[in-house]
Amino acid sequence: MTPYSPDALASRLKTGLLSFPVTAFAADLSFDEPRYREHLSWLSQYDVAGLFAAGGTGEGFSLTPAEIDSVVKAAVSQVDGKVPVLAPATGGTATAIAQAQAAEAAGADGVLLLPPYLTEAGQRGLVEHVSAVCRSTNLGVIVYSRANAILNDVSVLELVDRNPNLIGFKDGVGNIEMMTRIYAKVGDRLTYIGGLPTAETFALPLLQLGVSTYSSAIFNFVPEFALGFYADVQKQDRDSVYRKLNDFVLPYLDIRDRQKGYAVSIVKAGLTAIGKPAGPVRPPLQDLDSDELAQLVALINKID
Ligand SMILES: O=C([O-])C(=O)C[C@H](O)[C@@H](O)C(=O)[O-]
Repeated sequence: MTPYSPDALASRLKTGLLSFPVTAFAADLSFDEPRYREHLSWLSQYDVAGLFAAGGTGEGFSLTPAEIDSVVKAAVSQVDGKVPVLAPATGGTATAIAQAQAAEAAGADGVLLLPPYLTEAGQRGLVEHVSAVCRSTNLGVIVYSRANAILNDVSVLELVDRNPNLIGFKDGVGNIEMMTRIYAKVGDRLTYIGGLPTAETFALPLLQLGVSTYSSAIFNFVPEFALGFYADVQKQDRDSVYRKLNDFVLPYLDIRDRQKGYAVSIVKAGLTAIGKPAGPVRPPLQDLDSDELAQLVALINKID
């Protein structure tokens, strides 16, 4: 059982960078648990505020519920209480509830509620979906506003009133007016997490909007750079942030933007580049080609 009440988890997550590890796959695309654990063990020397297993970067959308359960259990056991572990809940309401309950049974400390797959939805339906998942678990829940599940300020206010264990809002949209409206209405009742692809890109401006931390996909393969960047953002050291954006993050986006889905594929490529491969991505994603990988290697070597 988690030692974190929803409130304690919310406070803890604000204290540092958030890790979203990739899920390692073998050549036949099965879950490679030993490699996954090895990666988590390597990352455990670096200080983060929370670890989100099988999130977007962890290709949670390509895993079966049984595989998600295995990944979450592996993370909980490998991390061994050093940082809170959050598990995903995805899909339709019944599936998301089953996953939230499985997360609690697996010893996770919180739930990241990702958008339902495929269908579009209105605000009333989204409020009922999020509320049903919150009611189904004692764990703290963070809702990921993105894709087909973008919440507006009125919905977020209703959600916090109805659901004491809704502790966080992860923004995957980057709409300045909407973030301002949400923070103006809800303030510090929620922990706000920047969750746009390659979240470093937006970290400094979003800090001004109440988004105090973010999910770092690049932490997977350049953890020291990612932590240094986070520290610069917290200090609001604009010179250093913009130097690092120019040196690494923006050229990285140039490679990432060559194909849809590369925001995840390039993270696995980054692990290959540093000699700690986590295997291929699963379809519907595709891996970087050899030229793109070579460019990524050269870019990483520049910051080493
Ligand atoms: O679920 C996820 O993996 C994400 O939310 C997004 C990434 O970690 C994103 O913030 C990034 O690419 O830095």
